[in-house]
Amino acid sequence: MSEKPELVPGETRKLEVLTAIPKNEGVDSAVAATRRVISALLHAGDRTSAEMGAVAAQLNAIADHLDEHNGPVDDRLVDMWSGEGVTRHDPITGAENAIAPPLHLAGREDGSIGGVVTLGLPYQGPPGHVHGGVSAMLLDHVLGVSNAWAGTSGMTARLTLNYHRPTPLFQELEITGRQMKVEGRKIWTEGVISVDGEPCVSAEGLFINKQVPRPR
Ligand SMILES: CCCCCCCCCCCCCC(=O)SCCNC(=O)CCNC(=O)[C@H](O)C(C)(C)COP(=O)(O)OP(=O)(O)OC[C@H]1O[C@@H](n2cnc3c(N)ncnc32)[C@H](O)[C@@H]1OP(=O)(O)O
Repeated sequence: MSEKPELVPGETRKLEVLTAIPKNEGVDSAVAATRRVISALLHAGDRTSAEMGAVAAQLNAIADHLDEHNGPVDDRLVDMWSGEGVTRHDPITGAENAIAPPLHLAGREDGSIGGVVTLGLPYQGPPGHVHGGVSAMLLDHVLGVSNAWAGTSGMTARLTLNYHRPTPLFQELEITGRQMKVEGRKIWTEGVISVDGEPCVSAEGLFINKQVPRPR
């Protein structure tokens, strides 16, 4: 993670992309295809006319092929953390992670960050709406990236969520975050998920300035 000096009052910073930009090739393109598969399977259920035995056989053949060609997971972990700056593997923004929606985030001149994302069936909780735990996951990450953008990062110690109204699937969600205060090792950060300018979920996080060492 690249550390940036803290903003001083009145200082502004240029807009900057804070998340991995997906490539239309390699593992990124396979991951994008996998996201389609995950959504299509949820869409299928028992109502589909597709032959699921054949689908399962094809998917298992793909998994076998990948397992045969992959190296040790310990090496992969080192590889994941060898770069500086944005991550490519996390479950929220990662271009290499099929679980990630993915959310793309940009740092803003005023010190906040934000991005938009539309969530489909894999993220459903209440009927037609986003699972509360998914909202918490998105906001925890956005608060974490807000801290990186502000220049002082840490581990989540406490995350407080307020669910104001159900968060809809299939509609564009705006997610924003901002570091509010740093005192010693304590960092306070806030974020919100909104639809059409109306807050659905807001979060307040306490982070402690401590890092887990990278694998080497
Ligand atoms: C540029 C863009 C780059 C982007 C890069 C990608 C970004 C990725 C973003 C990813 C984002 C995702 C992020 C993730 O997913 S982080 C993963 C989820 N979080 C964790 O796993 C954290 C687990 N917990 C710990 O490791 C420790 O407990 C921590 C590190 C939090 C503190 O243990 P440590 O031993 O270090 O601290 P301490 O005990 O001396 O306490 C220090 C002070 O803190 C106060 N305190 C502690 N806990 C709490 C609490 N719960 N409520 C209120 N207060 C609390 C405590 O009273 C004390 O205060 P005081 O007595 O001094 O006043």
